[in-house]
Amino acid sequence: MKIYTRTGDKGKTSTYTGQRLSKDDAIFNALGAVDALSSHIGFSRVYCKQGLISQDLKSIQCNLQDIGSVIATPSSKATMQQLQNVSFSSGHISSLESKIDIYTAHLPPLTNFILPSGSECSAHLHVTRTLARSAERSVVPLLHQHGGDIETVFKYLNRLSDYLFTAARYVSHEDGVPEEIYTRQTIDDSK
Ligand SMILES: Nc1ncnc2c1ncn2[C@@H]1O[C@H](COP(=O)(O)OP(=O)(O)OP(=O)(O)O)[C@@H](O)[C@H]1O
Repeated sequence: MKIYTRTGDKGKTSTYTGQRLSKDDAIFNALGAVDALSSHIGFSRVYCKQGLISQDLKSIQCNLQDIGSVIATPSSKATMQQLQNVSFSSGHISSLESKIDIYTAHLPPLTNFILPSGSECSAHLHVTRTLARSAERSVVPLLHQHGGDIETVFKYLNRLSDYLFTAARYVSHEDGVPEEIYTRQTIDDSK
């Protein structure tokens, strides 16, 4: 089977429920944002030397695949079977929270803004964190009409940006690269 069908060439494409909608519909905007997020997680994983974080990232990519299915399945058009196929458990949120707590316990307390940087993997994780927040924003228009497990998905994406922030700090710490603290830059206006 060919990867291209040309059926999307006129600007419409399909949901999991078979509806044909414009490609600029909020559903595809959110799907695209989640795809960008997962792709950048893959990019971060390439640079990650910490086995535990690398495993987490792979498992998060699998969850994002499932999240894409929730997004592609508006409940008003879905059968019970389709909704069951794409269910997304709130247990994934608790799992992220436990990981955040474990990694935070290994880090110095946060007393200042830190600059998004650090080791190579850490810098990628900070960019990935911004994509998680972008994906989170893209789901907002779906929150009140979409149904299914979209609220769980939204909470997961919200927690995911916290996880990625913590993971960025943790890998930099483990890679031996000190955090850089924000300092207000002063300008001498008299010159
Ligand atoms: N630009 C897009 N952004 C986000 N999601 C998309 C986009 N285009 C398609 N999708 C989603 O991804 C699925 C697979 O994409 P695909 O490129 O095969 O769709 P298409 O453009 O409708 O078909 P084709 O590329 O064969 O013409 C689609 O069924 C749709 O749910």
